[in-house]
Amino acid sequence: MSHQLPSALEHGKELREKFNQIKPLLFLDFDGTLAPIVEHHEDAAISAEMRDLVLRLSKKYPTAVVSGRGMKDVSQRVNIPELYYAGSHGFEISGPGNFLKENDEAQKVLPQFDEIETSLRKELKDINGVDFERKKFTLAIHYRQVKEEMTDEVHQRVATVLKKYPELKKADGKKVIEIRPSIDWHKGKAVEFLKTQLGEKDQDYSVYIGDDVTDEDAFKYVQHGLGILVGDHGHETSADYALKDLDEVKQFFELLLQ
Ligand SMILES: O=P(O)(O)OC[C@H]1O[C@H](O[C@H]2O[C@H](CO)[C@@H](O)[C@H](O)[C@H]2O)[C@H](O)[C@@H](O)[C@@H]1O
Repeated sequence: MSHQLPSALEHGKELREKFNQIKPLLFLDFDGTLAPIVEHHEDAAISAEMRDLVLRLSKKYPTAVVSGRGMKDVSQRVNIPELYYAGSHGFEISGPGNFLKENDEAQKVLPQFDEIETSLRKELKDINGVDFERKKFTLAIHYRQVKEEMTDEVHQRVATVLKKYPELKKADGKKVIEIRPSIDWHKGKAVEFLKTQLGEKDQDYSVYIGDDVTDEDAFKYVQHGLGILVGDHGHETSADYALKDLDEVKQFFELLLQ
């Protein structure tokens, strides 16, 4: 849990000195890290101030945004063309110079996504507030607007439908169930891949900042580096430091830029 972790802000000056020497690669999650969590996923937005900080940081450290959102969606929301973007939890990656890498294995299960989306829409249509968000390689079933007493029912119905699709699996996030390919690929593997894209050959010291359970996959992959958890997702964490909220994220970025 994040309250057991040292504050990245309190240790900010020493981290800045370290980063100034090492020049880490910087990996940033989007929702809950760069943009506040809001009631409707379509309304999530990065502030001008946060965007400017990310832009300035990216001139100091090679930077990528790693998100559960679709790649195009997240790149348009951040709108800094010079960055790398890993979308759909890392299944699709874009970068400068028209760089594009999509997971070949995941391509094969795209028809199953169409099928399961149709089934789930049917199964869940009588539960008010369920909202679907289709990304190329993942399908989010949002239940933030669903009455608390109905959320178990949403989980159960999704689990029942999912049994018919062994090629697909689910992961939980903040008031969202994410259907994804049953492939050993996640944000951590995307970070690993991006290290070679972003880094000078012998640089793989990485800093990953994220807020959700799916960011834990990435925290595990920055063993040579450090993970910073924003807020609390209610589970054990492999992060090394914590920041309380987006305001602290901003303060931390400002400190790194001094
Ligand atoms: O990896 P991330 O960039 O953090 O994306 C994770 C999911 O974020 C979005 O959903 C979350 O944020 C929404 C807007 O604040 C909120 O309404 C929702 O409850 C959260 O789960 C996004 O919509 C998903 O596609 C991402 O996978």
